[in-house]
Amino acid sequence: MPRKWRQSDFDDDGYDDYDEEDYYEEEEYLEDKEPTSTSSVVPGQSQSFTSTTQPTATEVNEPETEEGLWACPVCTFDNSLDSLTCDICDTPREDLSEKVSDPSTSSKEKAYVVTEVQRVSPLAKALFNPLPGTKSDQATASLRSNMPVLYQKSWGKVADSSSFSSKIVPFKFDTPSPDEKNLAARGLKKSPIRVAQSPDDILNGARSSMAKAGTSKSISSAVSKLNVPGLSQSSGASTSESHVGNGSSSAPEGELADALKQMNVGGDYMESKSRENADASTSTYGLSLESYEPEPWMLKDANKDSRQLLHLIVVGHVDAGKSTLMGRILHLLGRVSQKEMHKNEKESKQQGKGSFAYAFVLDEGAEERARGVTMTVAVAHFETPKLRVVLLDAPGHRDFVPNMISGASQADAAILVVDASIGAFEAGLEGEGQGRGQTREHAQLVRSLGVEQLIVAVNKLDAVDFSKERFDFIRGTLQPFLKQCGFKDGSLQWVPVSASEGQNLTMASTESALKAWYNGPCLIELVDSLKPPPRLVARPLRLTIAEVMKTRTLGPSAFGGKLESGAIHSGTKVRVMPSGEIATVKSIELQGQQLKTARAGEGVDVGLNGIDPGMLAPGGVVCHPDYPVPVATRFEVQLLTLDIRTPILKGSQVILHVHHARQPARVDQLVSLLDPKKGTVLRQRPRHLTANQSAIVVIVPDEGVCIEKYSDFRALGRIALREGGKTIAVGIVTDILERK
Ligand SMILES: Nc1nc2c(ncn2[C@@H]2O[C@H](COP(=O)(O)OP(=O)(O)OP(=O)(O)O)[C@@H](O)[C@H]2O)c(=O)[nH]1
Repeated sequence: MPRKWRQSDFDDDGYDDYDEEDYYEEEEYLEDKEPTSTSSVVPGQSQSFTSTTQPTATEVNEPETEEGLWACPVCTFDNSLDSLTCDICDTPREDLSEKVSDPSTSSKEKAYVVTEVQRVSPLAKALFNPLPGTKSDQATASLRSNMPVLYQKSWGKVADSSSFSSKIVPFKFDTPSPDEKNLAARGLKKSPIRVAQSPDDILNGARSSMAKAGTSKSISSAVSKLNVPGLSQSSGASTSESHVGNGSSSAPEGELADALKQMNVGGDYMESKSRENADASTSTYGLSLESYEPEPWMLKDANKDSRQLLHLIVVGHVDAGKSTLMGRILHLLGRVSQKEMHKNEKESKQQGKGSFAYAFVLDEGAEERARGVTMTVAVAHFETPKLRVVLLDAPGHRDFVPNMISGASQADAAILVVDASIGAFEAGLEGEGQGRGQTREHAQLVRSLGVEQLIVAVNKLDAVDFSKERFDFIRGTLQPFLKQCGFKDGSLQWVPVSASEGQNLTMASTESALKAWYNGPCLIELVDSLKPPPRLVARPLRLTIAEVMKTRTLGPSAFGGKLESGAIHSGTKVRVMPSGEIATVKSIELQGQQLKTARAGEGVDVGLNGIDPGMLAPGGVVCHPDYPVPVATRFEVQLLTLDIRTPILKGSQVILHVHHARQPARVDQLVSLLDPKKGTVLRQRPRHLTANQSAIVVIVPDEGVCIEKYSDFRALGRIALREGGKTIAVGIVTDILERK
């Protein structure tokens, strides 16, 4: 049976703790320079950028500048003479000056040159316009004019060009989710976890247990004899490639991923900073990762189960049929009993939602069933010939994106469910209303969070008469966007299905209209072909806490989470971060079954002895006592900003998402702006970041957060920043600058 993650909220104080001075410093700077007339700006109206007092030619042409600079007539920023457009608002320089210096242009005309809307970039609008851009603005209009006539067939007009674009334009995130709105409204809470031990305590503990162990050489030779793939040449965990099992760990590709993978860029700043921090990261807090040697019990029988573990997340637009699809598969695979299915059918009928009977297999919560909407991540298990699959059914509704991020951060592969019915696919890409653009948001988020393999299940084909044209149209439209997100062709697979009719799920379709043109693998065969990731068994323990629980068998201090690396067995001593408390593993359960040992890749429930339950919270990480995860209070990330309308400034307040941790944080420093393709530094200390830019920034979370450099532990080094219920940037941790 599936299980739900119960995720906790923030506490209440602390949201306003940050020093707001810096934040306003930048804003005030902009305000000072802002044209006096901005309050009357209405996007899309050509004269609206001007005030009732029109600027004079002198105002336009002769702003005070330092020598060798040109002042932007729109935002007044002093640009270097190399810049053809304004660094702040992209307003072009050449055309403007040509026209303004043209003797035939009257001074009144000169004044208007700078106020023409086509000269005002979207960024300038975002900066100076208090209202968000509307669909009627010129940029949107010109995009729409390029849209193709969409697929039409006997069932009528499919979609008109006003609701959908086949061009890939930056995707949009939606309005604030209730969780984040509520957090902001009531102020964010501090983490319930207290830091109970100082770094010195941790270090002393580490030294004494290393002294007691004294077994590194013998372990090393034991490892080499075990002939575990990826370990034989390795001296323990000296590199991040030490692993058990197979699978790809290839670097990401594509525009987004290219930007993300440029990890060691940033020029001199990065190099000098890395040198500064090198000693601190290895000598002051626990032992260096390089010194780690796995213990023999961790590796013994590590490859016993021939079926490899794979965490598979199911994502997609709200109501695309994710839960129905997965409920149906679980039923077809015998994971849901007939009795249970009858119960679901009865209950869904009673609630007037007969079509949700299969979705009820995964949507177990009363509110989820009443609303017919998945709210939390449901976890279920099934097996294929090659894989043991941990299925994570993510919510599609924009309000629950934070839960989806939490699920995606532990996924190895994803199924993107797309609703093929008329208008629904289009809405998932760029629609209006509730779930607008969730297909885009989910695809981009899962890729950014490290998922490289994707199956696109084109669902509800029954609603379009199993039309090949519709399937091809959806594939042709979505594929370029997915590639742009960083999915490689070879890691993308497509399958036509109907969840409600059970077509092409666990066996080839019996539907003649589908059989006529599709004879490829069914969905489960595609799942079986996915490559499981390397299992980092030979690395120090990292067990992320996804939810805290209390059960009769596990006791009062228990939690569910995923072993990202290392292994545990009952009786093992562990250190719970960020508190630093030492505890002993009391018992381990996998799907309610007791286990003696659990290894990297497993999602397990664990009961601990010797620790107060208050020391456990989602976002915490259970570690090897001598190799604790850093608790960062200041760290550097390489970011890629998404389709943001409000620039990110030094001091911007955001919500930081990293594995299961969510907490308020501040953008403390904008270090450099990078070329998103090459990763080279375009500019040091930019004043702000706008849409689709790559940058190095420094983040200060309100509380210490358990985080790793991406180069050390990928799963703990990927972050997303959200603000006002929208994801504004994704990135990877490039350095930890300060830690508790
Ligand atoms: N015609 C048709 N309807 C389907 C199919 N799959 C799902 N549905 C219907 O679509 C509606 C939504 O299904 P769900 O499974 O709850 O969708 P979901 O994507 O899990 O929804 P959220 O998790 O809330 O985003 C239900 O009424 C389903 O019966 C299908 O293959 N064909």
